[in-house]
Amino acid sequence: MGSIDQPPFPIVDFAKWHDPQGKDDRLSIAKSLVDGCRSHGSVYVINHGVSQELVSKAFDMSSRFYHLSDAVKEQVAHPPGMEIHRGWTKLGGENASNYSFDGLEKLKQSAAVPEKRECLDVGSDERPDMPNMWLPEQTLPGFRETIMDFHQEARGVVTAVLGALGLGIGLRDPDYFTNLHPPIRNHLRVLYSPPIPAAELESGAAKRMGTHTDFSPLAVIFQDDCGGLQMANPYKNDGVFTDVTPIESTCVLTLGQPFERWTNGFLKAVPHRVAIPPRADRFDGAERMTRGRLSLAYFADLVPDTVIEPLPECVDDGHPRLFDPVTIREIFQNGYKMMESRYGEKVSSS
Ligand SMILES: O=C(O)CCC(=O)C(=O)O
Ligand SMILES: [Fe+2]
Repeated sequence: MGSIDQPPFPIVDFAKWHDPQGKDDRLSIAKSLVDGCRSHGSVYVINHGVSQELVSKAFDMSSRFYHLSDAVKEQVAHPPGMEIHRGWTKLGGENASNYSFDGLEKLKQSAAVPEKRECLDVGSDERPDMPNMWLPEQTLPGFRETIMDFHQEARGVVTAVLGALGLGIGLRDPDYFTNLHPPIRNHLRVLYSPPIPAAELESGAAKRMGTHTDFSPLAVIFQDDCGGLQMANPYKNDGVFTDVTPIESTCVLTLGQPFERWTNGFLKAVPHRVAIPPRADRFDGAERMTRGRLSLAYFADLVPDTVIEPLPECVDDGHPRLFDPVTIREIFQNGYKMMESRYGEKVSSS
């Protein structure tokens, strides 16, 4: 675990966000959030409101799920295509790469490297149009309840962060982002990269998650203590990735493409990937296996027809409009199309 004293990204404390007397506190939280995103591309959030007990339980249950046989997990397999974005995607079944600092050829090459990870997509239980897929309760007692408890609790984190972003940017209606994101659209990805021969990752024959920026506006990522998540500072554009070292009791933000459009480039989508973890997690000796890694990535999403365009507060003579209006549906569809034409395989949702 990383140290809270020397974090690689700023840590923003949300403890006082919910204090009814805390108007000044809210403003200072919002400012630290926006300043941190602008200086480093992302921040950790502490006192985010999800109890550590629930986070641990969700990791424990997720680990049990992923240790079931593929034949069992097949019962909740993600249907082909993206119409129903729920269920389990097997090892190597999707590819998140959509970004490269070194041009299209490098992107194609890295996209051709299989992602050795599995995923379970879970949404709100109030979405009859997109029902969740669950194993019979007796197969994994308590799994559904724990994952849905986590889904429910994580709602508060994205709601608070969306509110703080609106306030920190100085929107006339600071609740604009919060009100635009219906919580029933929130989406949890339970991600697992199993142990793998270290040499496979070191040689580049396999990867965990390719470099990408998210299509969804915002995600909060809870990671176990393995490590490997890295981010590049989008304001520097130098291709340097920094380890997002796991720090206990925190989650970390990723701002996606819509935030760059809304804020006319004031905030930026952060390029990130899951790379080979630090040496300690690759193990020496004959086995040379890299430890498995679990993460819980929780996304705030929008109704597909939502139009995204630079907000008036972010456009003036010094900051001319950089983006045309586009719906979130188009952001996803154009992203998938671009990726599928390059790789011809199922791509990641985020
Ligand atoms: O597993 C992680 O830490 C990153 C997940 C992620 O970036 C995504 O699902 O878009
Ligand atoms: Fe992502």
